[in-house]
Amino acid sequence: MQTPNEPLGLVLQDVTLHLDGVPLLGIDCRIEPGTVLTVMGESGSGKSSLLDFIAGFLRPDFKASGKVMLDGKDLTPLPAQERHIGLMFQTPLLFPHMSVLQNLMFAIPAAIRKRSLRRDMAQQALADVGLSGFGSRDPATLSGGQQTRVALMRTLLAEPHALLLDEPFSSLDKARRADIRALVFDAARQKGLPVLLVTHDEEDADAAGGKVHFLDESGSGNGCA
Ligand SMILES: Nc1ncnc2c1ncn2[C@@H]1O[C@H](COP(=O)(O)OP(=O)(O)OP(=O)(O)O)[C@@H](O)[C@H]1O
Repeated sequence: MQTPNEPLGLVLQDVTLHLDGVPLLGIDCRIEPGTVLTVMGESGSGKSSLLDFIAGFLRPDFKASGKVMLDGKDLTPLPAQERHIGLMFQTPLLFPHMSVLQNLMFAIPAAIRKRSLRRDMAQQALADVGLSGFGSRDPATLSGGQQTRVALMRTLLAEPHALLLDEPFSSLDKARRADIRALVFDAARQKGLPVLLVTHDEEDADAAGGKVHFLDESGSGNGCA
């Protein structure tokens, strides 16, 4: 439950990660609703592991301390499925045994019961990313960039309360990349979602428009003040 004075958005409160007893990173940060925090840093500095921790599935060889709060609620003790966090990785991970449209419809919360409405929402999502007419296709028949677009829409259709994006635009060509990331950031703004974006791409960071947190070799960073 949120109490009146607790801040909205995603709060990483004194989060530290250790891998096999060695400190990996520390971060203390708040991402306000509708804004993006971009995390950049060297390969291996722990960016993806930080997202795993926030989402609730950090590997057991890591030790973590600190809290993840979302809109005033402490998520740290909750299992991943109760955190309502949308995740998007570099690899799209669509369900191979479902059509593209079924993949999208499956993500829509069960509270939306009417099948025709679910179908319309999924069709609209496809249209939004320039893939009208691809609904009946098997995901494996789509190009990598097309799969990415479907996976991004699937993440948004699930009505997450926060978004974690791990290099999600890297398989898209330059022009498409600009369009799709604008679509994602606009959706996050409209819905008031806090977004944590991991990227190596400075154009992504510029387009995100929020703070940038750089992790250095020691795992400490700056940008979250
Ligand atoms: N499956 C794994 N098993 C063991 N160690 C792992 C595994 N995945 C990552 N690590 C280690 O955890 C540390 C952090 O990795 P992580 O993937 O979080 O870094 P990253 O900053 O996201 O890197 P990149 O920018 O290359 O994706 C690294 O030392 C890495 O070797």
